[in-house]
Amino acid sequence: MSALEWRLLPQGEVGREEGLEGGLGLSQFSSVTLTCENDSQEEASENQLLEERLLHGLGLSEESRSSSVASISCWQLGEMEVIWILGHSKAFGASTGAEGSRGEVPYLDCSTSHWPSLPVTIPGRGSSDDSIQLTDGEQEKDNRVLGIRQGMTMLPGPQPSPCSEIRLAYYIKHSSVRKGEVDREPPSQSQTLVTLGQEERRGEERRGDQRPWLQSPARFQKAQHAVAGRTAWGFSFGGRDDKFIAAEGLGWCTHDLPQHHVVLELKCNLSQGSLCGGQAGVLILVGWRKRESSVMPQMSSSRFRPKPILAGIASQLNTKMHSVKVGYLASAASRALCSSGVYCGEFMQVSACCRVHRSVTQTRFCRTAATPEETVIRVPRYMQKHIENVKLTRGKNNINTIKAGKLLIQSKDPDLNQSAGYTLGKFEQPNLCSKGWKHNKSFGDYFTINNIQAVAPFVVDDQNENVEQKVSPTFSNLHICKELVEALDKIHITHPTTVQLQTIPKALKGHNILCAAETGSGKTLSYLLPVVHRLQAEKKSEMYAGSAHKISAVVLVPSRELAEQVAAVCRTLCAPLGLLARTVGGGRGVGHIKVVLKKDHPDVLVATPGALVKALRRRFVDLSELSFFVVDEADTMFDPSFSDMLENILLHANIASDPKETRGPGHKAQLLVVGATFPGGVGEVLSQVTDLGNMVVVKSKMLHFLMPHVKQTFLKVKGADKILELHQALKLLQQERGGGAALVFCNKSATVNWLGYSLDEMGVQHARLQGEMPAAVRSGIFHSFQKGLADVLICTDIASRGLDTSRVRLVVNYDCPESHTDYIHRAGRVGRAGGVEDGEVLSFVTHPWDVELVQNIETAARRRTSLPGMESEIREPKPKVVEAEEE
Ligand SMILES: Nc1ncnc2c1ncn2[C@@H]1O[C@H](COP(=O)(O)OP(=O)(O)OP(=O)(O)O)[C@@H](O)[C@H]1O
Repeated sequence: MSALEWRLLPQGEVGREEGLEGGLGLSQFSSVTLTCENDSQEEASENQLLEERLLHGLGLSEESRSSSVASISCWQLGEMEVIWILGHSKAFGASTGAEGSRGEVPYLDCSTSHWPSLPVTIPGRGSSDDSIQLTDGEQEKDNRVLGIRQGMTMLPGPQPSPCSEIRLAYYIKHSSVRKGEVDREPPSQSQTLVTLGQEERRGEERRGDQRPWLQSPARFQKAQHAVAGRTAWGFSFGGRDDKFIAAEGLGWCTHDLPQHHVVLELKCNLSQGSLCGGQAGVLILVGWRKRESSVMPQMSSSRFRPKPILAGIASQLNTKMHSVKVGYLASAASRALCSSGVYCGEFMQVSACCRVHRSVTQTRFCRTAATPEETVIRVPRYMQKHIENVKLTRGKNNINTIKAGKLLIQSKDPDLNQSAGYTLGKFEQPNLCSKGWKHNKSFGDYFTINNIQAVAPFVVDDQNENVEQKVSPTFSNLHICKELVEALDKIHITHPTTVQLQTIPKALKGHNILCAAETGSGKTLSYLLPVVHRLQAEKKSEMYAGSAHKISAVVLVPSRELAEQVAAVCRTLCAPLGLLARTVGGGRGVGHIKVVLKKDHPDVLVATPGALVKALRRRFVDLSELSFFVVDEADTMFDPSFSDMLENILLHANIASDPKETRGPGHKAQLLVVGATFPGGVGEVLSQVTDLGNMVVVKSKMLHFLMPHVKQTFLKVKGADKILELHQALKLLQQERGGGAALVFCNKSATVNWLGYSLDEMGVQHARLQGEMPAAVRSGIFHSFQKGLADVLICTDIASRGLDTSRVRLVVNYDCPESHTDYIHRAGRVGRAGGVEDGEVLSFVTHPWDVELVQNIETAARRRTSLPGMESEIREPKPKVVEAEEE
């Protein structure tokens, strides 16, 4: 038996011989192992008995054990033993104070028989002179020390050694632990809060009278006996009925308890090497508490990672872990210890090198060999499986994703690159560059999704086509009237894009259409061309002469900038045919709406929902004889902020259910719904006004995919550095990439303003556009940007939908977009049909909550799939779906 004796005394049993024996002095165990194999009946009952004795020795009642002790570890440090109890606070007396709760409070008495005669200096913040000096002002510290004082009482036994100082340190794991972040830092010296020196211990002695059991003569005798005339020293934890006393006893700052995981570490640093031949005892308690939690919380590996602490303490104490004991029902703790692949491996290293007996779930305490040499390591079967799995997974992750040729993903860490020629297997887990981006240490990291195609997928690429086989179709092939074809020629649009090829013929036939295609793929022309073509045909027909003053087509768009833009395209098409296109938007008053509708009598009205609702209320407009009803930017229009108005407007129009109803006298309006993202709720609204089953869906194959022809970079950057990065990117664009326009997206109007002022100071010329601007200021800003009067536009998402930005070469997400949809629309401002070809998107990632979106984008890029959560099927009833590439 070692000269060092650890005794675990059940409180209230102090001094009783059987209590001591029942307390199972840990030195009896050179190691303890727990097995999960099926033992014989006798062994099982013996183990049961041993376990009960140990629990008894810990002062834990049978009932409380499941919710209290999670694990107990015992290490050998030279001749010093370290016990570590990892447990729920209840183990330390944080019960409600009901009767008998004291019985649950463990009373730990560690007595040393050979305290060193030389100082065991535990450096506090510097030297041993750094004993705590409390001042009234140090409220926070005072609270903590108070907790320690209350919880810790020195045994009034023989004079403690002048050397025995104990440093109490505790540190609080903040949100990083709660969020499953790994704390890689070992407990740091700087977190030391107090050093209990001689003075404090004397103070504690005087407080001993608050703890009657400490005054037990038998107790003193026992302590004296234990130290055999040498210095004795001990301490106890917990012990008051107060709800928080146990926490205080652990040195926990009670006002921190509600929010934080708290770890207390009580350690003895023997760095001065003065222990030669001597022994000292150190108790380390590690606790974890959660407010109002009366049962052992799920200590899942993601929430609590004891291993780094274990390793940290072990390395600081320069010790070996001697044995590990895990409480009977502490499966949660063992899960935390063992189930995490990452930590388990390291944990095992620590333990394996010390020949530690591992212990896991189904535990029964049993005696094992008396010396470490004779110990047997038993690895439970499930642990073996786990290790094999980890090995397997590790092997898998080492798959080489880099092949010759162009890179799809280019990362700061070249190991994470992925070639354009490499395709991830269905069950293969991608190694994400953004994996650790929730951690602060990742600032400065970046990756790029390269453009692997030169041409946008929606452009019908005639260069690669074999001339003999196929000639690119023209608009004439689509039976568009020659005036329109000529008008398009004038603006250098000769060949239809894929979506136009698909949509125009169906629209000409009178079908109601849902058209979903990538941003910038030319959706505007895909609905305007058939509309204008048919209007001119109707106008020629004498049949509709009576309805000359009625609006024939309404195009609904979500913003007045977009209304202006669509109206401008529409005017270009209408002009040669003598048709009139006008626009009404918010912010210009009812008078303006009245003038437009009552005096101008447009054939095509491009309107925002707000303006049109006003016009309908005042009866400035009649939609009953409409021929076309177009809803552009469907996802925004069916958004709750617009959907009520949209529903209201749709009910004023007679929407056809069948192509036949769109022609002849008493015809109904053909419905065209267009968007780059298709919301799930479209069907519900539409089914109220038309037969969804008869609607034709034109859906691009690349819908909701990242654009393969646009380079997209993600940069993890601190909030304070974003402006510098932006400045750098703009400079690069102007100086090295030959200039061009840039769009800078912020999430809030206030950020737009702030950023504007900051760029002003930096001498960067720019324009600003955000929804909170007065209408008068706002009007024309986007148009002037399109015209090239400003090269930089700082804006909110108001400019992300539909606006044509053909001259934009750089999109900067100054604030990370809040959804995949927003990202698609923002990024869609570059790489547009007929626009500049080398568009780029740069996204700043600052907050942990941005990271998930980035990881989804990266995963989609690596897997070459669409972005997750963008399902947009119209559910009931199912319309006919036509894949854009099929025909
Ligand atoms: N067939 C074509 N050939 C060349 N350029 C075209 C063609 N059709 C449209 N464009 C041009 O492509 C650009 C984008 O068109 P448009 O604004 O209609 O795209 P969109 O699909 O509506 O985009 P968003 O989803 O962002 O609203 C415009 O500048 C337009 O002039």
